[in-house]
Amino acid sequence: MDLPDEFSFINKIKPAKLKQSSCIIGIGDDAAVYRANSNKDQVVCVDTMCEEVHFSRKTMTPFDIGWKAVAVNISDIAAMGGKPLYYLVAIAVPNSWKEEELLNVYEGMAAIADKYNIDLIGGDTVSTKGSLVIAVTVIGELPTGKALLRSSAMPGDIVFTTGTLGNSAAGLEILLHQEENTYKSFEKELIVFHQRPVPQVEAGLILSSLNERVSLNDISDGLASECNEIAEASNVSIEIDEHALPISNALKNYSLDDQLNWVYYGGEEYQLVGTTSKQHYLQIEEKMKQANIQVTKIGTVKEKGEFPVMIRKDGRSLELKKLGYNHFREGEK
Ligand SMILES: Nc1ncnc2c1ncn2[C@@H]1O[C@H](COP(=O)(O)OP(=O)(O)OP(=O)(O)O)[C@@H](O)[C@H]1O
Ligand SMILES: Cc1ncc(C[n+]2csc(CCOP(=O)(O)O)c2C)c(N)n1
Ligand SMILES: [Mg+2]
Ligand SMILES: [Mg+2]
Ligand SMILES: [Mg+2]
Repeated sequence: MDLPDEFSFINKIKPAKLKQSSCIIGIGDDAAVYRANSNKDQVVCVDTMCEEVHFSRKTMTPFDIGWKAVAVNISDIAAMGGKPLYYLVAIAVPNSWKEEELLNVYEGMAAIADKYNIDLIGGDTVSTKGSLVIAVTVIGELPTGKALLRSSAMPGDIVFTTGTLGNSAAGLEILLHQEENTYKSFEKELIVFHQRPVPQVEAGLILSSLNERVSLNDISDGLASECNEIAEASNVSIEIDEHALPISNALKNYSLDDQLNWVYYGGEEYQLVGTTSKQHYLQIEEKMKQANIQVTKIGTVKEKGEFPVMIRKDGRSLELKKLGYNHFREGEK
């Protein structure tokens, strides 16, 4: 592979100008938004999962694979503040997969689709000489002009995140390196975060319903990568307060180094990270509390400085590099 990372590849293929005036946001955010009529904007995304890259027979059951393939896309709709409505599934099947296993994949999809009230409306099925590939497209909507963009952060904003962080990467580590019959109960908890992520639709809808400026991203590639994307898109710097990061009790069984490594660079969390003004954050805290959703202040937005993202710890500031999962570099580690 002669590409440094997928982000520079995406930049190269991004059209300089869009032809359709109904497109509000194209390439460059969690999902695309276009205006189909005058009171709703449509929000659309597609993410792909590949065997041996996103899952293996060891890490996920067929049901988990289906659940997660839909969950990660619902998560991108949530990261725009949208409500998911429909999904389409394109699947490339190698002959090593049995029909019963594929039906289990679709049962996993149907289970999460039922939870969020979304309908399967189409897709595509082909054979492949490689391994299993599933690409899910989700279509959603939000009130006109209310999409929550990565580019909306401003100096003085509070940086917040939903839920607790680092759990999925810890779960993956356990799945890859431990025998199933040795799992302790906290290890089983972490594994569930990896196999059955829960997209933060309700949190996204609360954030888009409040009529205030919010920048938002979902955490697929790790906090470091997602904060760097917000900082770059908004032309600001972000400072994360390391002592404020929300860590689950299950994750606290590991060394602080492991915890932080997973939080910053692990990814596959599908929690939301965003920024908003101090005043509006108080309102968000209140609404999230009423909805029983954990939200934590983890930092502040600054004028653009030397680094896009910094970590503040023990009175010092350090750069938080845009490291994390890189599709074109993983084999080299
Ligand atoms: N091959 C491609 N062709 C056209 N647009 C693309 C392609 N790959 C990504 N994009 C666009 O680039 C932007 C960033 O995509 P990316 O996949 O990094 O976001 P994400 O879905 O939030 O992250 P992740 O895939 O890690 O969950 C989005 O607007 C996406 O639609
Ligand atoms: C078997 C196995 N090995 C490694 C990983 C880790 N992994 C794969 S893709 C990805 C980033 C998110 O993907 P994307 O950027 O496509 O949304 C991560 C952290 C895994 N899940 N399963
Ligand atoms: Mg995203
Ligand atoms: Mg994507
Ligand atoms: Mg995504």
